[in-house]
Amino acid sequence: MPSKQRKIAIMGYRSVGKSSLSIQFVEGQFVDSYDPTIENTFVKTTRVKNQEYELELVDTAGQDEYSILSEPNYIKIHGYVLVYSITSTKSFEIIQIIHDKLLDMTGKIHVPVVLVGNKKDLHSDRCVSKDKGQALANSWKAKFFEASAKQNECVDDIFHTVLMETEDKSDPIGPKQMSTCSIS
Ligand SMILES: Nc1nc2c(ncn2[C@@H]2O[C@H](COP(=O)(O)OP(=O)(O)OP(=O)(O)O)[C@@H](O)[C@H]2O)c(=O)[nH]1
Repeated sequence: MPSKQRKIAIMGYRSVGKSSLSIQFVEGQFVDSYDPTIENTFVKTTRVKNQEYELELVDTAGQDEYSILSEPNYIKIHGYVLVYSITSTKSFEIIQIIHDKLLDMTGKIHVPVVLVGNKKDLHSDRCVSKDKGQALANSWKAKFFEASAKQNECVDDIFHTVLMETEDKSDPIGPKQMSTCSIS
């Protein structure tokens, strides 16, 4: 099968771990220092269920409630990874605003999305319950993961799942891949 080109954007509030998840997936390492992103693109070839993908991963600058999603940046994006931190209620509120803006911008009622609650390793700082994350994902009809970029928990599953979400449901790629990380 020829490889497929996919452009995925990773979005969310500042400092939730968008770059850390991207770097963990693409380079297999965790960088502990915090360096705010302007915008960065990673490229990786990856295989999901016998299908090879040329993935272009756009690591966006953190958004807040006032950010305007300018259409040219989001053109030809096949799917979105929307990230909040389980340690930040604000980031959970912002992710809902970002999702609404995406629907407005695309004019669609559903876009291929995976919702991620990152920093799962910071148990004692948790502010957003797993149930709340799951309920939000359900309301979007989206897959949900709690993940840790630091401990490399569920990171591959996030990106493999969003790639599969970009497939037409009738695509012969087959049923969705499930793993112990998959919550919905
Ligand atoms: N404990 C823990 N820390 C994390 C995790 N992911 C990211 N961090 C830390 O959180 C901080 C922010 O991470 P980034 O990956 O830069 O966050 P970002 O969302 O790309 O930030 P912006 O570019 O400002 O939007 C850094 O200090 C990371 O080391 C995680 O899973 N666990």
